[in-house]
Amino acid sequence: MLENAKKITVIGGGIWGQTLANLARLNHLAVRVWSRHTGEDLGAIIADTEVIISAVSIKGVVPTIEKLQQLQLNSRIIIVTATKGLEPITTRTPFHLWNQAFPANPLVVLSGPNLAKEINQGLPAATVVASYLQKAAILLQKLLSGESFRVYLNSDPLGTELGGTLKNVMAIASGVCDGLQLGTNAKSALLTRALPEIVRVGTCLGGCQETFFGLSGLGDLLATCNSPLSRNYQVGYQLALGLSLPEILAKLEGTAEGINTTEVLMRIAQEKNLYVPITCQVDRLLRGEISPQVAVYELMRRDLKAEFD
Ligand SMILES: NC(=O)c1ccc[n+]([C@@H]2O[C@H](COP(=O)([O-])OP(=O)(O)OC[C@H]3O[C@@H](n4cnc5c(N)ncnc54)[C@H](OP(=O)(O)O)[C@@H]3O)[C@@H](O)[C@H]2O)c1
Ligand SMILES: O=P(O)(O)OC[C@H](O)CO
Repeated sequence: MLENAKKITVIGGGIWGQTLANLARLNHLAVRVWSRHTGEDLGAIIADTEVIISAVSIKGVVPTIEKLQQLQLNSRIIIVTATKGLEPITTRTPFHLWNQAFPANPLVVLSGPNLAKEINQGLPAATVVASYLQKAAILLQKLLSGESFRVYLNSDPLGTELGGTLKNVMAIASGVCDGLQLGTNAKSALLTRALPEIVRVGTCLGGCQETFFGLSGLGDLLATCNSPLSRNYQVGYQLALGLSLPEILAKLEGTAEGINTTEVLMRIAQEKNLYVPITCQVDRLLRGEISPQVAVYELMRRDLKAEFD
């Protein structure tokens, strides 16, 4: 057994929480999944746990933190955050929120090109665990790695987290691109221009530039923007087909974090004076202010500029 069979608690019984729990079980680890709906006593579950993996969507992060604060968490417990979103009130990332709430606990970010349905089929995938405490990241790497899941280390938790968060906005744009059947040239241009937009925001918010060219940045951008399995991509695709956002959300399986992220990111961009042209059009589209065709027109008709500036 690995690492003396560390006991792991996954908080969040959504598809990503279940997938991470299954990966740990493949390594014969003792894993419990806690969800709001099971009625189980979280305090009893975490009493002997050594690792907590939070796989809730962004709207669950603050409630989860508050619940754990009431339980007076042991400071030896490693906390892993796997959420890809921005908290709407504070505009902070989950890493910031967890760090602020539990400064004494080792904190690890897990993020990468990880479409849960593919991982559940046993298809090969890679991810990143990032922490300022290398020892904690190495432990997570050992606990989750397997023959179909390759885990890389990174020392930039913020950049790792922001790559996974910011690409969701681009996945909506990419779904629109495919839904409108704009072709391979348009898609390549969109994804290539999406990356510097992500880097611009991500570095301003504290991520290292290099991280955005790795698995949790470019890697996740490619996965999410090219897969109909992505909920964010599905939102964009169906908007392009003429469905309204409420119609899409009524049938969507799970959370499309990019919708909230777009709104929060626009506020951050305005406050920090960041140039985010793709995000801006996604935001107007999600608000119902413009059609998908106008969003494309607006992007194409901007002032001409140098490629790198
Ligand atoms: N699906 C993927 O392929 C994938 C891959 C990598 C990362 N992620 C990220 O992981 C996160 C979860 O994704 P998912 O696909 O598992 O989403 P999901 O299937 O929609 O599940 C949402 C999860 O969030 C929890 N939650 C929502 N509101 C909450 C609240 N107010 N209080 C407490 N918990 C709350 C739910 O808890 P309950 O179980 O208690 O209902 C559920 O576990 C997202 O940030 C997503 O971007 C997803
Ligand atoms: O289904 P999505 O759009 O939340 O994407 C899932 C993962 O973030 C892909 O890495």
